[in-house]
Amino acid sequence: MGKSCKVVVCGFSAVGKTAILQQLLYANHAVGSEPIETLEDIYIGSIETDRGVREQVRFYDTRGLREGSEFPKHYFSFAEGFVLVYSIDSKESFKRMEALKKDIDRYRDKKEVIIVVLGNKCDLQDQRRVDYDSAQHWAKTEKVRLWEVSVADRRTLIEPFVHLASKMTQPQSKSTFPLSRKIKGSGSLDS
Ligand SMILES: Nc1nc2c(ncn2[C@@H]2O[C@H](COP(=O)(O)OP(=O)(O)OP(=O)(O)O)[C@@H](O)[C@H]2O)c(=O)[nH]1
Repeated sequence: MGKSCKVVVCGFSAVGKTAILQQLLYANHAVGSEPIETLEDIYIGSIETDRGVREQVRFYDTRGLREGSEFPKHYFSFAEGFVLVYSIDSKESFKRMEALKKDIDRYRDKKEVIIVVLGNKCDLQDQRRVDYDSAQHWAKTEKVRLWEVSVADRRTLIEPFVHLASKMTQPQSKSTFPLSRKIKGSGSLDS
């Protein structure tokens, strides 16, 4: 097992940040249960990546944003990854998520961070306020992956988190030299 990666889970209040983590890691969240306001909680997860290796991830479940509240800046400096959560039944939550993405770009200071976006509560189709295609279009222009998920269906949570863990722990190429550069008149480096 390699080093533990630090992932910050953030978004508007009551979009389901805690529920997502509890369902993903312990499969024990009952949808619709009494919401408890988070201050900050840390969850440790062990996730099998697409390379078949188990990696440890530390998830920082943050306090939900409210009207007029600001996301604490210190999270930007230590996070290696972000899970940005909105709820498909709330336009406001999508707007706050967009603003968070802008802040991450502003404060990450050229540091590479992996971002995944989750449109939660996709079981609430009849209350939908955020259009699926527009959200995916936004994600494409921002070069981030976006999934619609539901805590009521745990299977929907697996792919985004495997993607996140896989990307964050991707082995870096040891050489910074381009591998395929052709040098005129030279032979094989093997010989
Ligand atoms: N229908 C439905 N309800 C959900 C889903 N995910 C979470 N909920 C419910 O939404 C409410 C809020 O969930 P929380 O996990 O407390 O939300 P949060 O974003 O952590 O809240 P704060 O920490 O206060 O910002 C709870 O009643 C959850 O059961 C979902 O996918 N579908």
